Amino acid sequence: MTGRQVGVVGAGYVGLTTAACLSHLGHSVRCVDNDATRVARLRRGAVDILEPQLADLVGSGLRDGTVRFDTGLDALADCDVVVLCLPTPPGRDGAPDLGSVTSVSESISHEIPGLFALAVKSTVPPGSARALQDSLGTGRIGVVSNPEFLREGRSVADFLRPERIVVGGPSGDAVDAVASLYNSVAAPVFRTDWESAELAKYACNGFLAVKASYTNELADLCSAVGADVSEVTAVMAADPRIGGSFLAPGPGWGGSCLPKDTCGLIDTARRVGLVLDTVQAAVLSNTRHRKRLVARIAEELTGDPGASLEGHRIGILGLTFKAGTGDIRESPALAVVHDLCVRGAVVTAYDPACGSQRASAVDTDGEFQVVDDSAAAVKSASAVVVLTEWPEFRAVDWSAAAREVQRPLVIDARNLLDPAALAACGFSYHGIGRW
Ligand SMILES: NC(=O)C1=CN([C@@H]2O[C@H](COP(=O)(O)OP(=O)(O)OC[C@H]3O[C@@H](n4cnc5c(N)ncnc54)[C@H](O)[C@@H]3O)[C@@H](O)[C@H]2O)C=CC1
Ligand SMILES: O=C(O)[C@H]1O[C@H](OP(=O)(O)OP(=O)(O)OC[C@H]2O[C@@H](n3ccc(=O)[nH]c3=O)[C@H](O)[C@@H]2O)[C@H](O)[C@@H](O)[C@@H]1O
Repeated sequence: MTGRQVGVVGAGYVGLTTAACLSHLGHSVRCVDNDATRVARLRRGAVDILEPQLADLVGSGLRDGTVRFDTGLDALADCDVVVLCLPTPPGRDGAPDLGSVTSVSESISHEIPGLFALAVKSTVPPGSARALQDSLGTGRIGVVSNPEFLREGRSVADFLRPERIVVGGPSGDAVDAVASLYNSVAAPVFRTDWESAELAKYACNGFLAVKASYTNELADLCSAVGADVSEVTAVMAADPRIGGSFLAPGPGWGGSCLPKDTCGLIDTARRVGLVLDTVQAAVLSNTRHRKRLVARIAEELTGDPGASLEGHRIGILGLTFKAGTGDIRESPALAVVHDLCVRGAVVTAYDPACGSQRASAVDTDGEFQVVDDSAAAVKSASAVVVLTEWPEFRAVDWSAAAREVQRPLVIDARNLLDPAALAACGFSYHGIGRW
């Protein structure tokens, strides 16, 4: 396969993965980001995000000269395809802010004379690619919707071995050019119109949110009727129509995309006079579920779900929105910690990816303390709460922890730990949907 000259704009989770993987697939990649510090570090091969294999791919791309990092869009002058991996943060009314996508597209159209395909990998509402094409004119540049489905914590594996590739748009040549980037990837390619490609992305994240909310509601119901959620979900997962993923209860779903994209999906419907009841319910359910968890913690500590937590020290294990990533954006763990602090608890937290020497710095705004190991987090705690499913929490010396805590109480919002082992160490253990 002959590699293309590809530009990637944005060097975050999606952009850096895209740049590194496309160079690995044989393309010559110029990656541009307006964060000069990030670019300077990337030029030295320093990857600040926690993603398996990513630093290795960036390193080999730099050594082979197949990936280069710059701050200015002029670096993309020789590219015929540019992939936009820019942020689309939530704006007013739940609609994402497309400001950087539109302004960068406008600049690119002026600065790159040979460009003929502009791929939008950022998650955008249906109609965005069409609007972009209208603003660029129907001349040489074809806008292609190319949504990304990778998961954080396994971005490289997902990019190189995706379940599907989606390329949407009316321009045959531009769509062909974008599809050709993935010629050596074994995955079904869906060629669609713009709106279908854009909505397919929202539809997937919306469905996952609905499934996760349903699972969390079931977990609470299991507790109330004396069922075990892991037994219930095992039965569900045996049905291929349901599938086994997204059946693990937790403190609520979060991250930089599911919360943002469910709001974007709801807003998309609202603009055309429709109401997505299921997705709205999933969002509401997610907040309620988190509040129930906080109430549950208060009840275990005081006997009263609505009680103040003044005078209680709570040790938190896990701050990222899920294990395997350093990302704390929209983390349910942070929301739970905030609610506990608002009730007056003193919170000390440990996360393997967050802290002074780790991937992600948490701005606690003075509300709580982040420490560098689990022993420091649980010391003198009247409750230990597990909020992220990091496997290393299973390996905590729970016997030693039992001697350090003020009260041996563990609330495991991820059902990560072994209840019998915790009980053997003297802890009163409460999982989610199984006590
Ligand atoms: N994080 C994820 O797992 C996934 C994200 N997406 C979507 O991909 C898009 C990007 O998401 P992330 O990579 O997570 O964002 P991110 O925040 O990690 O990275 C965005 C990058 O763009 C850079 N940037 C911002 N404005 C710029 C500009 N005007 N010019 C050049 N660079 C600029 C930032 O400095 C940053 O490095 C979003 O639309 C998101 O919804 C899609 C699938 C997965
Ligand atoms: O658009 C995006 O950014 C991406 O969003 C999600 O990926 P990601 O945000 O990395 O996280 P997930 O693994 O989907 O988890 C999302 C949240 O759901 C929670 N979750 C997930 C699964 C589960 O069984 N239970 C559960 O509580 C996680 O803890 C996490 O808080 C999607 O899975 C990706 O396909 C998509 O590309």
